[in-house]
Amino acid sequence: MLSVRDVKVAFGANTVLENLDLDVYRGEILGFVGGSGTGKSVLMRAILRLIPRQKGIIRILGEDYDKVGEARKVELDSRLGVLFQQGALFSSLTVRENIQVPMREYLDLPKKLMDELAELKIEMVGLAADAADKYPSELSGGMIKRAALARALALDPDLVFLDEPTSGLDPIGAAEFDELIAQLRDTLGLTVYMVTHDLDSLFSVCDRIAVLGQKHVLVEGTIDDMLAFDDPWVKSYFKGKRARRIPDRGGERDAGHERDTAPAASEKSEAN
Ligand SMILES: Nc1ncnc2c1ncn2[C@@H]1O[C@H](COP(=O)(O)OP(=O)(O)OP(=O)(O)O)[C@@H](O)[C@H]1O
Repeated sequence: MLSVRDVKVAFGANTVLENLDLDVYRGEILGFVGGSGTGKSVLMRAILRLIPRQKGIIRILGEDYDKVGEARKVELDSRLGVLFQQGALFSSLTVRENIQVPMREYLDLPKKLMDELAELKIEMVGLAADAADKYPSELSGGMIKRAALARALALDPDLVFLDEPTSGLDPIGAAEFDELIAQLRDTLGLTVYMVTHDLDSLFSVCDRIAVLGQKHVLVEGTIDDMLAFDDPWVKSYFKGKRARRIPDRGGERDAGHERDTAPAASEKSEAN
């Protein structure tokens, strides 16, 4: 669904990304992580052509944007959904009108149909029907995220980009949002590219993870690949104290670590 090859993005003398490769496969939820300021948002914006890149090839849905005509670009754009950090809803529009923004931009539909579609999306993301006529200022943080997700899903995209979708949510709200993403992936066949700092999301819903560091993707793979990867940042992120509290994946494994004096076989090979 997405292939990034040898990408470089720089702002003047400040090179943020270089020699960066990344793949996202159909139907997966890819979690994209990295330290603060490493360039996660920059990459997402470069993929979406909101900022220019100096080098590299980006293929979305199998096509190289640099080689397709304007009409095809618009068509491809309409198959992408984006949820920016903080939701980025238009404050002067109701939830219904916000969801209809992409419909107005890309489709030419009668108002009644757009209303029905907006209502469907509102239901799909688990908002009450009366949220349709509310303004963003009348919504809680969790409701804003759901409304923004409904807008990202407005055109039934194949690939959705989520920039820190659970930031600012309490743990219960974040877990519910994760479940919703997984449910939508299963029912709609969505492919999800999710920038996140949320270890719970990474352990619970992401099929694969990519780690950004030193200007490129350091490692791409499953949680087990992350736990086995020999890099100080990756180790402290996935095996640190916070990761250990997460049950049933790295958590239990590492809880074992602390109790046992003899390392397990996998740990021995890591130490070697
Ligand atoms: N428009 C811009 N002009 C100049 N520099 C920029 C611009 N956008 C981002 N940067 C720089 O690129 C670097 C990466 O920023 P980015 O926002 O992608 O980090 P991030 O990994 O998303 O961080 P966080 O996890 O804290 O959100 C930073 O040094 C930032 O100052």
